[in-house]
Amino acid sequence: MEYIQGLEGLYINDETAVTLGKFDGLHRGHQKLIRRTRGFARQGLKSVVFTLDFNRKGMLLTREERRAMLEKQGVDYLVECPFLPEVAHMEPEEFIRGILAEKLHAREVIVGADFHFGYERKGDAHLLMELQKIYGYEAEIIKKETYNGREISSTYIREALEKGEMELAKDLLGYPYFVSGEVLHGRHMGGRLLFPTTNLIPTTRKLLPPNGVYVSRTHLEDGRILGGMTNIGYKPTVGEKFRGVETYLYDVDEDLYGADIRVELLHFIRPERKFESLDALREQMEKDIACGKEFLK
Ligand SMILES: Cc1cc2nc3c(=O)[nH]c(=O)nc-3n(C[C@H](O)[C@H](O)[C@H](O)COP(=O)(O)O)c2cc1C
Ligand SMILES: Nc1ncnc2c1ncn2[C@@H]1O[C@H](COP(=O)(O)OP(=O)(O)OP(=O)(O)O)[C@@H](O)[C@H]1O
Repeated sequence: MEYIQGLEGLYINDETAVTLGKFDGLHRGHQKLIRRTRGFARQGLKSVVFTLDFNRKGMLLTREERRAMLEKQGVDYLVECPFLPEVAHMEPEEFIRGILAEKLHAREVIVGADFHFGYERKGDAHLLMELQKIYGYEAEIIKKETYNGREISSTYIREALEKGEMELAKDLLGYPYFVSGEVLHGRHMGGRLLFPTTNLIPTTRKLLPPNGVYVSRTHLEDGRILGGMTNIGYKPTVGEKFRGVETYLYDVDEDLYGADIRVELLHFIRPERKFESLDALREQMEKDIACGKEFLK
């Protein structure tokens, strides 16, 4: 997969099928568009995922995570377009002509029914249909994927995660919500006094569910998948300055510092608490660990 940042160097010397949107989360609705876009490979078109990126907090996927997922799915080009004033102020037809037609050689344009673009969000699926003959592409408008009678959207998933509803988030995403990164050193108290854990410190832009303890499943680089219990938060008993994602893994006893791991958060168990002593915390962690084992069975 080739990825292109911004509009400056943007030029694709192939005929393409392009899908447009914010694409935070790559949820089941997004997947439908991407599958369709990739399907045009049969007609000799390269697939392009064109994302409009807002610099916001509460992202479901970091850039790296999204890139890795799209790469795996066999997308040919990922264009990450920051939502700058020159993009926000572009007249919709200018976007279609200048970008879709001239820079991307779009022959197919695939969007969801509610997609809006260009100055004052004046561009929509209807306009894409109207101008398709003039600019030499075919527009395909995809019906929105729903769940429980509500349209799936990044907003819906953020709401689920903010309530710790990991099962709902998984159903909307089509995969369990996860945090990924390099295992860092903690204070090394865990191994000596409590339980050994892997520590991740995600970017503050990544949305985390409420602080607390979760049943999790961790993917290691070598393909192993291990059950575990994850604590998200500031560890108030020992008092930490950053919000970490810390996992006790079942059935493993090895040094994982420096490893790249992906921790899937499956089920909320309880909120994080401040304990009066490490002994009291250890006792609670023992219960958590037993409870998680039962859940994973
Ligand atoms: C399953 C689990 C539950 C935890 N629950 C809490 C908690 O409720 N309160 C808290 O202060 N720390 C909690 N922790 C974090 C511990 O305080 C942490 O493992 C310990 O301080 C070791 O940190 P270190 O890796 O930086 O040495 C939990 C950790 C795990 C793995
Ligand atoms: N549930 C869905 N089914 C089909 N297509 C969708 C669905 N949700 C979004 N799309 C389409 O996928 C593209 C990217 O969507 P986008 O990320 O911009 O919106 P969203 O997922 O609805 O998020 P938000 O809640 O931020 O609006 C757009 O073309 C959009 O219309």
